[in-house]
Amino acid sequence: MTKIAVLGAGSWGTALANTMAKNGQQVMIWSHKADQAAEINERHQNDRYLPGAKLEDNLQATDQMAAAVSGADIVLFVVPTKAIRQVAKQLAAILLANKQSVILAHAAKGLEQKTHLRISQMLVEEIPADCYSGLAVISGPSHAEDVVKGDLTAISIGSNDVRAAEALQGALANAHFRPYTNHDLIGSELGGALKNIIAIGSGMLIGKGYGANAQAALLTRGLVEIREVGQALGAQPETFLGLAGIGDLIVTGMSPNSRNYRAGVALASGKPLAQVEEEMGMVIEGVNTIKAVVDFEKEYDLDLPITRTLYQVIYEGKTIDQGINDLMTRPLKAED
Ligand SMILES: NC(=O)C1=CN([C@@H]2O[C@H](COP(=O)(O)OP(=O)(O)OC[C@H]3O[C@@H](n4cnc5c(N)ncnc54)[C@H](OP(=O)(O)O)[C@@H]3O)[C@@H](O)[C@H]2O)C=CC1
Ligand SMILES: O=C(CO)COP(=O)(O)O
Repeated sequence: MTKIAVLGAGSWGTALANTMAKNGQQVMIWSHKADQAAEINERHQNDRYLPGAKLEDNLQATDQMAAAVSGADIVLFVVPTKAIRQVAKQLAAILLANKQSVILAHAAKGLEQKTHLRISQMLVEEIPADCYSGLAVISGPSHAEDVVKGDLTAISIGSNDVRAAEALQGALANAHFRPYTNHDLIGSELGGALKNIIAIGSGMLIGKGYGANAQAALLTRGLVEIREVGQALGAQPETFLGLAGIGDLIVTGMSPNSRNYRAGVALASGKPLAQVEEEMGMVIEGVNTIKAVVDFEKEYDLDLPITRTLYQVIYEGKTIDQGINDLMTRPLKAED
């Protein structure tokens, strides 16, 4: 049996923790809210984030990070990107005090606002090297709401460390949930983070009444932009043809369970971004990640027309209709 600490009790942290508990692993999920930890322990539910879901009886929760981490083999971060660095600092202090070394993993999909760093880069900066052996990212098409219901799901685990990836794979795998490992940590992280931007655009198209042709065009040309950015940042291009790339782009760009897609639909209805975020009540990572990616476009001399246009729509007052027209009437070119 593997002992796993899951840091973050939102929708995805709870769904992943519940999957591993169902598999018979010893799982303790850390919430920074005592009442939420009590709700998971006593009523076996997390109504704010996964309404209606019955969680496993053996899934334990605590609001004390040290209690969750004590004796853990794997520590899995599942807080929003903006909270990663702060939570990593807390974890580092605990691991140092315990003289403990763990496998580090995360399942978040974003880039740090100020530095544009990937999540694993923040973890490496904050957690001393002798406090962990191996670092892995969980990526791929997987909405918490579907995973917790037992819908069939395949994900990818990217890591440079086979032992870390396989430990996580073994803890998560069951007949409904199939994790694959890969060696491209950078590509797995970027695939997960960048598809959120395109998913917002996909929601906008549907919100504006366009159909499957438009969506397919956006997702396909969006994948080209994801690959461009990924290659510039050191990812392996073939990763974007896998679960962490096109797989996640399909589900996030088409499922009404996606927060990013739903944000796009809501923006298309004319709601301001602040209202959309408030009403979502869960993190919409793409609205932050897009700021880093428009900077990458300049920094690496890339051409990212979809990302650029979405940024103008979300932050600079361009209308969606104008944005669509701009994209459709650009100078004609070869498909590359
Ligand atoms: N939801 C999904 O299906 C999937 C999500 N992801 C990724 O997982 C990450 C987490 O997303 P998700 O679970 O959806 O997010 P949610 O918004 O559902 O939940 C976030 C959780 O993190 C907690 N949190 C926020 N800040 C802190 C902090 N500083 N310290 C401790 N806890 C904190 C929140 O607490 P509070 O209630 O107090 O706000 C909440 O419990 C994101 O990067 C997302 O892209 C990846 C794949 C699937
Ligand atoms: O990454 C996800 C699915 O794989 C979750 O996407 P959303 O945050 O848009 O719900």
